[in-house]
Amino acid sequence: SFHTELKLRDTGVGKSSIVWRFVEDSFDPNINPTIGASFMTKTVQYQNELHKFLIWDTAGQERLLSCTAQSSSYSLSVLQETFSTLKNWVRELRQHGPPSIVVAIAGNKCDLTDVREVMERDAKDYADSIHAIFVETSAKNAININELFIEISRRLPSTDASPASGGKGFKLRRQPSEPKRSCC
Ligand SMILES: Nc1nc2c(ncn2[C@@H]2O[C@H](COP(=O)(O)OP(=O)(O)OP(=O)(O)O)[C@@H](O)[C@H]2O)c(=O)[nH]1
Repeated sequence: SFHTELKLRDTGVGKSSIVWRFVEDSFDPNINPTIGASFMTKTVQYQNELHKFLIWDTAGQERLLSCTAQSSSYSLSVLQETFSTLKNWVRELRQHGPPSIVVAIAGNKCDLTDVREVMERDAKDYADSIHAIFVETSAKNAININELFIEISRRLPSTDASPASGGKGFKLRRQPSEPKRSCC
């Protein structure tokens, strides 16, 4: 098994609710706005591997991206943004993030069908074009929340496929000998 670090960038469109639903299996319509960052963990079994997600639910700090890039070889970001700003964020992530980063886009609030702003086809086409996972979710109705994280697990390289780790898992943290940077 190995740890998988996710940082969820905030734009006030239901990210905390997704995390809450995933970690606690509950939905709170009066969830408080994220101030700073909250940290949660959840372990997911995918086939015969356990993936422990270390989830940082942040309040949209601009330094997040550089932190993601520095802190791990296989760190992930689940992004949830308005579709128009998502593209800029993904471009930056591809440029500065780890080369093998897994990107997942959650189109949340899919229960609110009558106020839909982005057509599923458009979002899916865009996600395919950047090789990202795309799922429409509803934190409220528990639609596709676990599936989102399972899909991320599925895309992670198998631990057996890592010659450097000897099959014992990936090292996600910098070695102590490397200089520390003040980040996050
Ligand atoms: N109908 C519906 N409402 C949702 C859904 N997900 C979140 N919400 C509501 O949307 C609002 C914002 O949700 P949050 O999870 O706090 O959003 P956030 O992006 O984490 O925002 P901050 O924590 O304030 O940064 C809350 O009132 C939620 O109850 C959903 O899938 N469906």
